[in-house]
Amino acid sequence: MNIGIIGLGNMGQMLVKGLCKSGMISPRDLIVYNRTAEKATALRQLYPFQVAECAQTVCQKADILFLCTKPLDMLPLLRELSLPPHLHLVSVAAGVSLADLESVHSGPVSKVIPTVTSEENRGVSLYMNNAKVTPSERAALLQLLEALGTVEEITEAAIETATILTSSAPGLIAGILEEFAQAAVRHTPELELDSARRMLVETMIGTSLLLERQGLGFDQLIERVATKGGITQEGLSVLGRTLPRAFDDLLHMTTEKHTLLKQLVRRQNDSHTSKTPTQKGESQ
Ligand SMILES: NC(=O)C1=CN([C@@H]2O[C@H](COP(=O)(O)OP(=O)(O)OC[C@H]3O[C@@H](n4cnc5c(N)ncnc54)[C@H](OP(=O)(O)O)[C@@H]3O)[C@@H](O)[C@H]2O)C=CC1
Ligand SMILES: O=C(O)[C@@H]1CCC=N1
Repeated sequence: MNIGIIGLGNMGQMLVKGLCKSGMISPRDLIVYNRTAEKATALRQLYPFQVAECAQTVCQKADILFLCTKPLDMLPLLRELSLPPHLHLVSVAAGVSLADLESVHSGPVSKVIPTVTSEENRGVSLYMNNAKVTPSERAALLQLLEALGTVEEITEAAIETATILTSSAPGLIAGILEEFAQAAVRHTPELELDSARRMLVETMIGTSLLLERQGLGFDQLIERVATKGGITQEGLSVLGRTLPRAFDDLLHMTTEKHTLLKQLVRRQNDSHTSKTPTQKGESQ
């Protein structure tokens, strides 16, 4: 199977590395195109995939196409391309719905929200398919996503919040840890910032291993650490007072951003369909 990738930024590169590292595919199964050719040339030194001379070549040669451009680059690019009707189109863009994708491709369409952690073959990929995706196309997509980590089928109604928990979360967790480290050195200037960061990284990895290998729930882990009447309990009660508001705000603001992005994508679609054929020709 030829796996096409258009766009070799964070997500396109993650797909190349995650899929190749998993051993599920050979780099030669990948056909890749990026607007800036140097990115593909550099990554090809490590993973000798096929490099296409243009996006259209990827569409012609691929059985499944992962489109990894930014949300607002996606529909304009798709409209420039001639997609073979059988091509399984997979978008990774936040804010681009199955309906948006169906407006440019009459064949099988899936939406996947991957995560940067899949570069290490861990993390959650969210996905949904349209009605044109056959059982064998679904199975082929799942096999690829399972090579990248855990897979969750999701609805349009849940995908935005789930995106924050799976796909934004690596960045958010890094942001939380940075704030934690900065607060530690504000509080105790004798502690060096890099040392505080190292302590937190190692502690986060150890915490993840306890949760995973021992199957501990968050509440069980808390019980093991927070001695009754002890120090951690004080910290937890501060979190209980301050974090619900912070996370409510975070989810509110990220939902607003999703809504704005969806409006902009829809507006791109509306302005395209309202143009006369002559105007369309002029704008190309
Ligand atoms: N980053 C993340 O963790 C996640 C991102 N996503 C989604 O993934 C998508 C990509 O994000 P990310 O990888 O971070 O973005 P990047 O900006 O890192 O990558 C986008 C890539 O698309 C390329 N590109 C743009 N236009 C074209 C074109 N016409 N033809 C070929 N290549 C093109 C760019 O090329 P050039 O090198 O020339 O700039 C760039 O390499 C977004 O839609 C985002 O919503 C989803 C989940 C997680
Ligand atoms: O921040 C973003 O827009 C992308 C989508 C989810 C994770 N990164």
